[in-house]
Amino acid sequence: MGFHVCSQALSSAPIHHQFRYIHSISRGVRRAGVSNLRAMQQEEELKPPGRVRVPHVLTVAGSDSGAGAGIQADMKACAARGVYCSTVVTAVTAQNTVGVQGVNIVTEEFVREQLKSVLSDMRPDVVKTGMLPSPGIVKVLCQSLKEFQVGALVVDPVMVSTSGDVLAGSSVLASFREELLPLADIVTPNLREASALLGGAPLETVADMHSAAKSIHNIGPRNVLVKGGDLPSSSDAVDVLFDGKEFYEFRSTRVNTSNTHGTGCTLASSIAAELARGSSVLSAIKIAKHYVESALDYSKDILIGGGHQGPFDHLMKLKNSAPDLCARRLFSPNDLLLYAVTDSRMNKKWGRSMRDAVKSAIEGGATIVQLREKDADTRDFLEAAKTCVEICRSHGVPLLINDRIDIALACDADGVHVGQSDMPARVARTILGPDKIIGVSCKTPEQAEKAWIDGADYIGCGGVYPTNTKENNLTVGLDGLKTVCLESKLPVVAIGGFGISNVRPVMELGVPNLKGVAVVSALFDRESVSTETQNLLKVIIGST
Ligand SMILES: Nc1ncnc2c1ncn2[C@@H]1O[C@H](COP(=O)(O)OP(=O)(O)OP(=O)(O)O)[C@@H](O)[C@H]1O
Ligand SMILES: Cc1ncc(CO)c(N)n1
Ligand SMILES: [Mg+2]
Repeated sequence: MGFHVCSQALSSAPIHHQFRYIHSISRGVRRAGVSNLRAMQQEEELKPPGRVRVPHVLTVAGSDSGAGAGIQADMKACAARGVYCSTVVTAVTAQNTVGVQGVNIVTEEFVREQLKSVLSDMRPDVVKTGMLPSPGIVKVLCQSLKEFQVGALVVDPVMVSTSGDVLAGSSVLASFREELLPLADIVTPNLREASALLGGAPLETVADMHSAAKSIHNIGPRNVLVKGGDLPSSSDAVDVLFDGKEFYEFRSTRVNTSNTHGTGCTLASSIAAELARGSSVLSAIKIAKHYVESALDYSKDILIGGGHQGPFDHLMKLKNSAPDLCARRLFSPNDLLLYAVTDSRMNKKWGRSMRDAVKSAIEGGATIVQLREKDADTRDFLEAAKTCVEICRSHGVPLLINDRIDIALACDADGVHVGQSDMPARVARTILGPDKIIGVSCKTPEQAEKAWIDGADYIGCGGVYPTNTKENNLTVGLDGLKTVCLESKLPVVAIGGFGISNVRPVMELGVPNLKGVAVVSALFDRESVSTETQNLLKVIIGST
C-alpha cells in the first residue's frame, strides 16, 4: 500500500499512551468539559498496584445478525488489534449476505442507560459510532459524550448498507451535521455517505473525494476520511484524508473478492483501536487500512452465505479448520504411526535434497515428517522447508520442524519437535498458539508429565535401541519405553535405532499410548527411501 504526501508524520510518537494523544488529537468532546487529563491522572493514581490498564474502545452501533458488520465487526476488529471493546447497541438488524430483512431500533432511554453503564464505570479511551438510527439516539449520544469525556471520537456515519438498505434515514442527516460531526476527531464516510452529507451530488473520482473531504471538514470534524472502497473506476482502494490543512491519499491494492461486507465498520473500529493504543491519526489510518487489506486478502476465497456480499475473517483463523482450503487438519495421534525424521548429513551422503528425501518418504507411506537440520544456513533451510510444507500439505501429511520455532513459523509448518534443552514446550505453545503441533523428547515419566502440563501434543521416547544418529544419547531400552508409555498422558512415538529387523517387539509391547515409531537411518541412510519406508510400514501394520 502506498502512502503519499507526508510520510514523515508516520514516525511513531513516544509511548506515554493515553495522555499523549489526549493533548494532541482532539478538541470537540473534551472542549465541552473540564480537563480530562486531570481526571485520568487521578484515575492513574487510584489504580491498584500490579494491575494494568488496557486500551479500550466503546462502539455505539447496530447489531448485524450475519456478524460481518456492525457491533460484531467492531468487536472482532478490536480483538484482532489487541484492544478491549465494549458495546452500546442502538439497533438490532436481521441481516445476512443477501441484505437487511428487518431493523428493530433500541429506545432512546435504553441507549442512554447503556451509555451511562459503560462510560461511568469503564472509561473507554475512544468512542466509535456506527449505525445511529434516529435523531433522538444521536442526541442522547452527544449528551452522554459531553457528560463523560473520552479521549477521542471516531464517527462512521453509517446510512445505507452496500446492499442498498437504509440503516439511518435522511432525518438523521441533520443531527449528524449539526450535533455529532462537530464533536468528531475523525469521520469516515463512504462515497454515498459523503455525497448525502453534502446534499446529494455524486462522487465519481478521486478529485471528487478531495473536494468532498474539504467540504465535510467545514461541518466541524477535525479529520475527514472519504473511503473509496466503492469507487467504480479505481484499481486501487483509495481513501482520502483532509485534516484541515493537507490532503493525504491512502492506497492499497484492491482485493478481488466479494467478501467485503463490513469493511467500513472494520476500518473505523481499527482506527479507533489504534488511537486507543496511542497512535496519531495518520498512523492509525495507515495501520487500519493495512489490516483491512490483509484480512480481505486472507478471506478472499472463503464461503459464508449465498448472497452477493459475504463477511470476511477478522481474526484470520477460519481457514485453519477448513481442510478444503489449506489441506491442514487437526493433529491425530494416529499420525505418529510411521514418523520420518530427515537427517542433513545422510541427505548429503546420498546426494539428496531435503525435498527429495521428504517426497520419497511420503510416497513410501510416512504418516508424519520432521525436518531435522543441523548444518544448513537459516535462509537455505527456510527455502527448503517451504517446499517441503507444500509437498506434505498436498499429501495431507503433517510437517514438523526440529527445534527451530522461527523456521516453523516462517514456513507455516504444522508444528515443532523440541528436545529437553531446546525451547520449553510451554513457551513454544505461547509463541505458536493452540493450533500447531508440539512434540517433546522425553526419557522419563517426569518429563512426560511436564510435557503434558506444558501443552504438548505428543512425546517422543528414546533412544530405545542404541543409535549413531545422536552422540552420547542414553538408551532407555524397551523397559524404559514401556514405563514412560504407561505413565504418559500424551500419545508416544518411540525413537532410536529402529529398522525392519527390530521394530516388531516395540509394536508388540501392547501399551495403548504407543502410537508409532520414528525412524531416521533405516529410511534415509539407504539407497531407496520410498522402498525402505514401504517395507517398514508393512512390518509395522502387520504387528499392530
Ligand atoms: N476490495 C477491496 N480491497 C481492498 N480494500 C478495500 C476493498 N473494498 C473496500 N476496501 C477498503 O475498505 C475500507 C472501507 O471502504 P468502503 O468504501 O467499502 O466502506 P463502506 O462502504 O462504508 O463499507 P461497508 O461495506 O461496511 O458499508 C476502505 O479503506 C476501503 O479502501
Ligand atoms: C448493523 C450494521 N451496521 C453497519 C453496517 C454497514 O456495513 C451494516 N451493514 N449493519
Ligand atoms: Mg462498501
